[in-house]
Amino acid sequence: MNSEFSFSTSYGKLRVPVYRVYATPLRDVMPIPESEFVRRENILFAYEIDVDVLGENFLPAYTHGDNSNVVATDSMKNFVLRQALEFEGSTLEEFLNALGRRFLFTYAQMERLRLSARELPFAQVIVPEQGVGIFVESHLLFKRSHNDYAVAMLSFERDQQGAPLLTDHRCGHVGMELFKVTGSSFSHFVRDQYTTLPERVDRPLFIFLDAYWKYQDSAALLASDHEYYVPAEQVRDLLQVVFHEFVSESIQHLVHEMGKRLLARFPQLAEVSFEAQNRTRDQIAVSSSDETVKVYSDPFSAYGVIRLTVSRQV
Ligand SMILES: O=c1[nH]c(=O)c2[nH]c(=O)[nH]c2[nH]1
Repeated sequence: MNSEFSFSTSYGKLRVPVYRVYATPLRDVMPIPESEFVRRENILFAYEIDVDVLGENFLPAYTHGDNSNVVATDSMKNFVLRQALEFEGSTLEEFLNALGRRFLFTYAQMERLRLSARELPFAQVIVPEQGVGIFVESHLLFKRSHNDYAVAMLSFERDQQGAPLLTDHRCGHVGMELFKVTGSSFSHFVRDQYTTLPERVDRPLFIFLDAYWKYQDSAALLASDHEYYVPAEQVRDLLQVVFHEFVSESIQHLVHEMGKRLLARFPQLAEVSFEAQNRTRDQIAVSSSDETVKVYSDPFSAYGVIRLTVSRQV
């Protein structure tokens, strides 16, 4: 090893696409008042997986060209795909947990591991049922949806006996783009020679929103009865309902309200966090006969960003 330098490295495979058909359905999740979501059929279980191996014992590959502790990233890709066939659970986090443990069992060369994933969302196509006028969701045909999607990250290391240990997790739902036409304000902010923004007691608020959450105990996240599992669909629906109902003074005010509602609804969560972008459009014209009728257009291309983490007091 070269003593002149210190090193920090990781390597792995990014964006391994996995399309597993007929995974075990997710059933028996607890309903919440803000959402219709109670089950996910998992007919098409589609995710993109990132594998990141961390540690020191593959440093000789960098320093001396010695690959003897290097698991080829091509093999990692094959491993992920094979495990997807074996997988018996029904959530993304259960899949990452099974995958992480199996990687560390299989490869003594891996000290630590971080697995991340993004949902590849597909929607069931609506088709007519036998008979007239009744439409149902197809159980065969799905269309790719370029909508918001679930994400997850699980980190593993080894305990003193070398057995895999889950050390960190983060769940999320990202890429929401929500436009509320009335019922939001932004006023009484600092005014000085740089201020051009008018005070608005009612503005059309368009936000891009990413939300993340952590459980108090990862056992609740991974329990096979899913009694305390928090589905990303319920989080998405709850955030939408808060935005619909709450007349905010700012995006800061809105994400705080969302955080409070999420922690109240899901006592099993320890922390929720948000990244919201302000994508509000500029008002161009107002109808002279009906002042609720307005036209907006794209604003200056820079946008505001508002971040918040809300943690439960311990
Ligand atoms: O909700 C908002 N928060 C801000 O901090 C801000 N700043 C701004 O120009 N518009 C807005 N809107």
